[in-house]
Amino acid sequence: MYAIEVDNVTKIYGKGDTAVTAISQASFQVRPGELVAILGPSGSGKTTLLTAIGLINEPTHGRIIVDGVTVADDGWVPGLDLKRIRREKLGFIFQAHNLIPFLTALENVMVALEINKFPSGEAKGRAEQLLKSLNLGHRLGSYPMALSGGEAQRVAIARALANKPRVILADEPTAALDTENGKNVMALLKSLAVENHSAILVVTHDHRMVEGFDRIFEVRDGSIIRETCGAG
Ligand SMILES: Nc1ncnc2c1ncn2[C@@H]1O[C@H](COP(=O)(O)OP(=O)(O)OP(=O)(O)O)[C@@H](O)[C@H]1O
Repeated sequence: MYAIEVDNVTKIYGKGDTAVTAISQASFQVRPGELVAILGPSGSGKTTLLTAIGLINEPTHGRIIVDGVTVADDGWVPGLDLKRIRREKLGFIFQAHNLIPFLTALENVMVALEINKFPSGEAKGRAEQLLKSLNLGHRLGSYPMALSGGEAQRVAIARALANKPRVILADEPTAALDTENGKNVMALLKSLAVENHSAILVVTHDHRMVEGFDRIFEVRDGSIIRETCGAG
């Protein structure tokens, strides 16, 4: 079974004269354990595609299946609890890591677990273990302001992973990082895909990072124009 199936998906913003086709008949699949890039210039539709798969941005046409659940079929499938599916199956990593500034690294990860009704006695241990596995054991009590860009991004990754999502969606996760930290984050994503058997879809226009991916989809003007295999 695929982790993500995108079948003939189109997204049109607005109506009539002002309508913008952001995605045009895109189709692809991602298997569990694969690390896949969506590469393209600004305005090509990458974020629109990612947020449609992330159940945040309703596609106009076509089908999206996430971990076996058909979530969109010419619009959201009626009767689904999208928030719950998002919480249970998806993890998000963004360029602006969106850590909560008045919570420590540990608390930022615990919040994600508690939202998912993880018993609070166990949330702390799990959050600690995750942060330690990302080499942040010495930063548990640090506030986001005191973290380097690479450290903050790893806290954000720990938070996205907290619930062991089947699918991880990342929007420009390396753009704000220097080359070395960017490479570390890519290596981390790669090992997560393999070890957790998660499907990881990364939007990027960072050509420095493409060699780490299993496959790369190039997007122009809302269409996938090419698929290549990376060296990942
Ligand atoms: N809410 C919206 N309303 C109308 N048009 C939109 C909206 N969001 C995006 N668009 C348009 O859809 C197209 C694709 O935008 P999108 O943000 O998906 O591209 P992108 O490849 O992610 O760009 P970037 O790399 O700059 O983030 C662009 O023409 C954009 O102007």
